[in-house]
Amino acid sequence: MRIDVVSIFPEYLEGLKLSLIGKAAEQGLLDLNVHDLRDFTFDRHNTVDDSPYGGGAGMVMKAEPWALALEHILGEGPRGASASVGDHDGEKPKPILIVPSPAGRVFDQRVAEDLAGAEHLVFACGRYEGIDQRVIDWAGEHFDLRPMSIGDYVLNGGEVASMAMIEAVSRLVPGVIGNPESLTEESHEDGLLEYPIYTKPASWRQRDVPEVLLSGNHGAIARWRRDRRLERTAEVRPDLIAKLGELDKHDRAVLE
Ligand SMILES: Nc1ncccc1[N+](=O)[O-]
Repeated sequence: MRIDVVSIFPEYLEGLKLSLIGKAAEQGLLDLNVHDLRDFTFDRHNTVDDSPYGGGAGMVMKAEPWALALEHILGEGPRGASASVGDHDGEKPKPILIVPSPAGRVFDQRVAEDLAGAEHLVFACGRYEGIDQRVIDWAGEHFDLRPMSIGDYVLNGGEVASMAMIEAVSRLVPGVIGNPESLTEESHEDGLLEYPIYTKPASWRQRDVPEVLLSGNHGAIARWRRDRRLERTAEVRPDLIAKLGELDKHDRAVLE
């Protein structure tokens, strides 16, 4: 998977070079590229913003630098190809352009799973009051355009949201997480929150690990874990319980 990020604060994305995502990039599982939007400005001050038409507080990101940055990314295409802008005669899917925004569709684990199958993701990190709408309209002709929100609160820009989405998506790309087993029974992977987890010592400050986990009885352990997941989900996220399919008698009893 190729991932491009455009930002006026490229150093914000340095974190992607660490840990599992960084290793995956070194191994070639992920082709991560961060671009400084100011590299696509040519005036003395590398201007990326200007005041909003119609008045109002704050500044708006100018269209041209964004179009040049996105064309540069399209022109590079999948490593080596030199497809020209809009050169999509259907043989390859358009790159997905994710525009982090509180006005976007909600990003969740289902969306992450869907995006994990993509070949090329591009993240446009807006700042200020946002990006001139004409860029978004123009981009819709060359990309599979996805305005996306990571939550109903307001950040100062799209960088943190992009980091969150890149991490959530990349870890689902085969090979990025060493043991795919660790992707099962995670919160939101199957609609339930994860079960409580313990490690040595078996007794710590008069708090003991639940007996069943020391029993070696795998059936009882699996049952205990599912019960805890149901209880925790019902307590913290009752909205997710409502979305579960038909529950069996035991599960219903746990929730009563
Ligand atoms: N919530 C947000 N606030 C600002 C920019 C992006 C955002 N988001 O959720 O992607």
